[in-house]
Amino acid sequence: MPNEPSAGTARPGDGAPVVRVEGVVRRYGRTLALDGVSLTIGAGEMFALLGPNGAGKTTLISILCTLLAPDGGTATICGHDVTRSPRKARETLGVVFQEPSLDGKLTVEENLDFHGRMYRMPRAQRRARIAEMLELVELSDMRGRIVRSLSPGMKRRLEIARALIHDSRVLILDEPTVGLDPQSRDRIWAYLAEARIRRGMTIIVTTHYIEEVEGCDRICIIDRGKVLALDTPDALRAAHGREVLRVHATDAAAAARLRAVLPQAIEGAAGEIRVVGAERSLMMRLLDAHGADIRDLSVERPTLNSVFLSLTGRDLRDGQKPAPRRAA
Ligand SMILES: Nc1ncnc2c1ncn2[C@@H]1O[C@H](COP(=O)(O)OP(=O)(O)OP(=O)(O)O)[C@@H](O)[C@H]1O
Repeated sequence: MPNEPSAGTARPGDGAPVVRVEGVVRRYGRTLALDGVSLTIGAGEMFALLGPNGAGKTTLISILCTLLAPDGGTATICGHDVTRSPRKARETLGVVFQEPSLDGKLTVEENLDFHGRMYRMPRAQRRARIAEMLELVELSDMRGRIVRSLSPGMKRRLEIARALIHDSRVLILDEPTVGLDPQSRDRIWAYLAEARIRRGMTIIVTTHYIEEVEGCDRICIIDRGKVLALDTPDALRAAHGREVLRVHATDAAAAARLRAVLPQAIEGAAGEIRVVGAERSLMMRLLDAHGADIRDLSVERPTLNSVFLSLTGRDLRDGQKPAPRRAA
C-alpha cells in the first residue's frame, strides 16, 4: 500500500488537500502509462514526483494540467475536476513544461504581458506582477531583451516567472532543471523556495535528479505507472533505505566468479554488481576471498537512491537516456 503518512503526527501535506488524484489510469495504445495512481497534495507543500524516464511523470502532470484526459479515475485541483471543469482548474495553475514554450521573437516583458492578457488580468495588475516576478527570477535588467537571445537558464527562469504572473495557487514544473548547469539548477530551486514563501504556493516538481528532491516536503516515487512510496525524505530513508554494496570486477571472468558467490546480486549499469542491504562483513569476506577479482568496491549508506533501488531493483540513473554518441 503506497504509504501516506501515518495518522497522529503533523506532517507536510496534512493541510487541506489542494490536489487529489484518485485511481487515475492512462493508456497509450497498449502502454499502461498510469496504473491506478492515487495521491493527495496539501496546501503549501513542495512535492516531488521522482522516477526514471518513462515512469509516467509527464503523463500525470499532463492530466493535472488538463492537457490529457484520464482513461479512469479522477483528479481535482483546488476542488475543480480537471475533466469536468478544466478551465477553472487551469486558472489555479501555473505550469512550466519540459519543452520551452516561450515566443522567441518577443521580448521578455512581452512574453509575460501576453500571458497576463490571456488570463484577463487588468493592465495595472499585469505591470505590477511582471515587475515583481522579474525581480524574483533576477531578470529585471533583461525585460527588453528578445527572448531567443537569452541563455537556457534565463529562459527557464522566465518560464517560471510567466507561470507566476496570474493568480496561480499551484505551480507545476516538469523537469525544470533538466539540461541546466549546476549553478542554474541551484538558482531555480532557490526561486521556487522563494515563490512558495511569498505566495504560499503548492509546488509540484517532476525530476529524475535524486539529489534535488532532498529539500522537498514529500517525495512520491513512481515507476512503471505506479506509486511505489510517498513520504518525507527522512521517512523514506528510514523505511526503505538500505546499504548498497557496489562492485566492479577486473574483467568478465572475474565478474562471473563474483556473481557465483553473490546469488542475491543485481546487475547494474556498466557491469556493476550490486547487493542491496549488504552487511559490512560481506564486503570484508569478498575482499579476503576475491580481492584479485575486484577492481572497485564501495558501500553506499542509505540514500534516496538506495531507497529507489530497494523499491524497484533499479538505480534511478540506470533509467536515464544514454548520452549522445560522439562521432568517430
Ligand atoms: N504520446 C505517447 N504515445 C505513446 N506512448 C507514450 C506517449 N507518451 C508517453 N508514452 C509512454 O508512456 C509511458 C510514460 O511516459 P511519461 O512520458 O509519462 O514518463 P516520464 O516519467 O515523464 O518520463 P520522462 O522523464 O522521459 O519524461 C512511457 O512508457 C512512454 O513511452
